[in-house]
Amino acid sequence: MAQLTCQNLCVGYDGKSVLQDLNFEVFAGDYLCIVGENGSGKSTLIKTILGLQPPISGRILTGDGLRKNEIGYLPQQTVVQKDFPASVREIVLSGCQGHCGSRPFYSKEEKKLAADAMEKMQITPLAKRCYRTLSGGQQQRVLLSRALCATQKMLLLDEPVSGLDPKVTAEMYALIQKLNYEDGITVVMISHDLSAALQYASHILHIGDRVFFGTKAAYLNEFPQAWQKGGGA
Ligand SMILES: Nc1ncnc2c1ncn2[C@@H]1O[C@H](COP(=O)(O)OP(=O)(O)OP(=O)(O)O)[C@@H](O)[C@H]1O
Repeated sequence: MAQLTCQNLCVGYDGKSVLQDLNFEVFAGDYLCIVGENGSGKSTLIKTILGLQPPISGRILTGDGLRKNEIGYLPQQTVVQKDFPASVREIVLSGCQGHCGSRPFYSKEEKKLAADAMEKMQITPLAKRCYRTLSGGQQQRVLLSRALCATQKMLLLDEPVSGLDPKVTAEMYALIQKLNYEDGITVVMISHDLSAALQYASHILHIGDRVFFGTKAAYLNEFPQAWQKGGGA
């Protein structure tokens, strides 16, 4: 059974659709990359899956033990977020808010969850630092730790490497791959980087004038030119 199923899904704003008739399934352990032109609706799709906005029509189902509040989300960074005046630890802990409800403090278990997530992302020494004083790569690790507090099952990542230099980008991809391989966390990632998508993903959802969903091999079969575009061998 799939963890996430989108059936005849149509997403958009104020009743006007941006993307129509999407059908795809994500299974435990998959690494799905969502690729497509600027403005094609990738972020809108992710926000709709997370329930941050309603679908225009169609259905989004979760299964295989995944509940909607167990999806970790790393949003696209905004200038405001970059300047957020809080400590690393506070930001990571805020990822636990999905399970602490209206309780105004964090439990021992939640503090442990945050400590483990920081350890995994190798940012434990930064715990007391102010978020806005960190480099772009360090900030992304903090946000990934925060997303990890919300889930052990599925991460939705909206362009997690945007604005990072090549070395830091490679490190970020390696961390995400490790979460997928070693911890079995399902990854759904929006990416502008087709070459990385083709390197790491198990499945591709290509949105735009033509929609494609399938395995990476099927994608390369259908769009053989993608390999060249992506810089592959
Ligand atoms: N809050 C909003 N209200 C109305 N229209 C919006 C809103 N946010 C985005 N749009 C429009 O929806 C369309 C899809 O935007 P979206 O951000 O989902 O695309 P994207 O594929 O993620 O783009 P990018 O690759 O540039 O991040 C665009 O035409 C955009 O102008």
